[in-house]
Amino acid sequence: MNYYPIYLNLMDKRAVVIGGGKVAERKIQGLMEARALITVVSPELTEKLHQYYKAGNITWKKKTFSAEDIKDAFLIIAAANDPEVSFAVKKAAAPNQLLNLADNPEESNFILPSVYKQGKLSMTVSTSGASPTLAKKIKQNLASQYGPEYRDYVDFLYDCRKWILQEITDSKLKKYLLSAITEREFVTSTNRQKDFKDLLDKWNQS
Ligand SMILES: C[C@@]1(CC(=O)O)C2=NC(=C\c3[nH]c(c(CCC(=O)O)c3CC(=O)O)Cc3[nH]c(c(CC(=O)O)c3CCC(=O)O)/C=C3\N/C(=C\2)[C@@H](CCC(=O)O)[C@]3(C)CC(=O)O)/[C@H]1CCC(=O)O
Ligand SMILES: NC(=O)c1ccc[n+]([C@@H]2O[C@H](COP(=O)([O-])OP(=O)(O)OC[C@H]3O[C@@H](n4cnc5c(N)ncnc54)[C@H](O)[C@@H]3O)[C@@H](O)[C@H]2O)c1
Repeated sequence: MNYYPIYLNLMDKRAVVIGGGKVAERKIQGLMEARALITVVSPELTEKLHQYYKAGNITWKKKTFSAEDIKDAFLIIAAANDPEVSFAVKKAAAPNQLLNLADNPEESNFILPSVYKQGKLSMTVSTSGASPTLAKKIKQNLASQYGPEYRDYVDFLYDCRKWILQEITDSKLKKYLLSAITEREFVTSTNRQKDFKDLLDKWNQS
C-alpha cells in the first residue's frame, strides 16, 4: 500500500474509540494531545483511561459497540481485540469517515505512525504495517539525535521566521537568514536573540 502521509487538525472533532485496553489507551493519548472530543465505547477501561474519564478528558460509553456509537464521528479507531467487532465497525462506518482497525490495516483507510515529539517538532515513522516494532526502534534512534533542546529551539525558529517574513523585504537577505538560523550553532546557542542580531549586523556592514 502506498500511504499518503498527513497531519490532521483534530481540535474539537469527534473521535470514537472502540475498546478500552492497552492499544486504545495509546491511541487515546495521541488523540488527547490533539484536543479531539473523545468518546470511548467499551465495557471496561484500563486504569489510566479510567483516570482520564474521571478527570473529564474523555466520555465513556460503558457498553459493547453498536452502530449508532459512530454516527457523528469524524475519526474512528477500533481496538476491541475481536475481529468480529472490527468487522461490525467497518460495516457501520460511512465511506467518508476516517477509520482505523487496529487489527486490520487492509480494511482501514488510515494507519498510525510511531511519533516522536519535542514541542512543535514532530517526527513520525511508518513501515506501512511491515514492522511496527522497527518503526518504534527508529523513533527511539531519532529521540537520541533530537533531544529536549529542540523544544526551545523550534519555538525560537517559529518566532524568528515570523519576524523575518514580516520585516525583511530584501529577498536575498530573507533567504540567507531563514537558512542561517537552522545552522548547528543556533541549536546549541545560549543566546539565540544575540546571535541573530549579530548575523543581521554583519550583513548590514558587508
Ligand atoms: C507505530 C505504532 C503506533 C501506534 O499504535 O500508536 C503502531 N503499532 C505500534 C506498536 C506495536 N504494534 C504491534 C506490536 C507488537 C509486535 C508486532 O506484532 O509486530 C507493537 C510493538 C509494541 O507495542 O512495542 C502489533 C500490531 N500492530 C498492528 C497489528 C495488526 C496487523 O499488522 O495486522 C499488530 C498485530 C496485533 C496482533 O497480532 O494481536 C498494526 C498496526 N500498528 C501500527 C502502528 C500500524 C502500522 C505502523 C507501521 O508499521 O509503521 C498498523 C498497521 C495499524 C494501526 O494501528 O494504525 C505503535 C508503536 C508505538 C510507539 O512508537 O511506541
Ligand atoms: N495497532 C496496534 O498498534 C496494535 C498493537 C497490538 C495489538 N493490536 C490489536 O489491537 C486490539 C486491542 O488490543 P489490546 O491489547 O488493547 O486488547 P485488550 O484485550 O487489552 O483490550 C480490549 C478492549 O476491548 C474491549 N471490548 C471487548 N469487546 C468489546 C465490544 N464488543 N465493544 C467495545 N469494546 C469491547 C474490552 O473491554 C477491552 O477494554 C487487538 O485486536 C490487537 O490485535 C494492535
